Amino acid sequence: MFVKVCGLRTPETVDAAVESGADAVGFVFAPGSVRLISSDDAAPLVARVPDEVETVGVFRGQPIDEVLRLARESGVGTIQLHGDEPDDHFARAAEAGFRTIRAISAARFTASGHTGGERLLIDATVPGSGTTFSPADLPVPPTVDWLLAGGLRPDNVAALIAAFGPSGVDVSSGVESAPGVKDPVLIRAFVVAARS
Ligand SMILES: O=C(O)c1ccccc1NCC(=O)[C@H](O)[C@H](O)COP(=O)(O)O
Repeated sequence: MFVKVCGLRTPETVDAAVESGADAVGFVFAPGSVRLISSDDAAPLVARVPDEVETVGVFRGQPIDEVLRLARESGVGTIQLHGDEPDDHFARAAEAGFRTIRAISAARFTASGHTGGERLLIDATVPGSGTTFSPADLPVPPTVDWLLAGGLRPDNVAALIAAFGPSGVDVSSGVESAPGVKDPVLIRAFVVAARS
C-alpha cells in the first residue's frame, strides 16, 4: 500500500511522515489553498527527504511554465495536477524529467478520461476538503492502479481501503489539528492504519 501525506509545511511534519514510512510527501503550490507553500519555503523541506521517498508538488489550473518553474525551484521529483489540465501539460512535465500524477474527482472519473498522467489519483470534488466519497460515486470502477484520496483519516482509512481496493492512499486534512496544520501524531497513526 503506497502512502502519500500531502500538504506538509514544517520540518517536524516532514520528518514524521518519513519516519513513519510514508512513500511520498506532498507540497501544495496551488493558489488559494490553506496549505499553500512557496518554492523557497518548500526547498529546504524537500532537501531533508531521503531519496527513497517521493516528493510531490501539487498544482491546480496553473500555466505549465509556472508549474515547471515552481517544481524546479522547490526540487520536487513529481508533479501532481488537479485541474483537468490537458495531456500536453503532463507530456511537458515528463519531458522535463518529472514523474506525474493526474488527480481527478470521483464524479468526473471515466474509464478513458484520465489520460496524460503516469499515475491516477481519484479524489473528492473539492481537494483538501476532508470529504469522503463511496464506491457508488465512481461512474465506473478503475481498471488501473490508482491512489484513493478524499476524507481519509486514521480511523477510516483501513475500511475505505477494503471498500475501494486502491493501490495507494493520499491524506491531507485527516492528519491535521486545524486547517493547514499537520499533526505528527495523526500522521504516524495514519501510516500505521493504512498499512494494517
Ligand atoms: O490540499 C489542498 O489544499 C489542495 C488544494 C488544491 C489542490 C489540491 C489540494 N490537495 C491535493 C491532495 O492531494 C489532497 O491530499 C487530497 O485532495 C486529499 O485531501 P483530504 O480530503 O483533505 O485528505
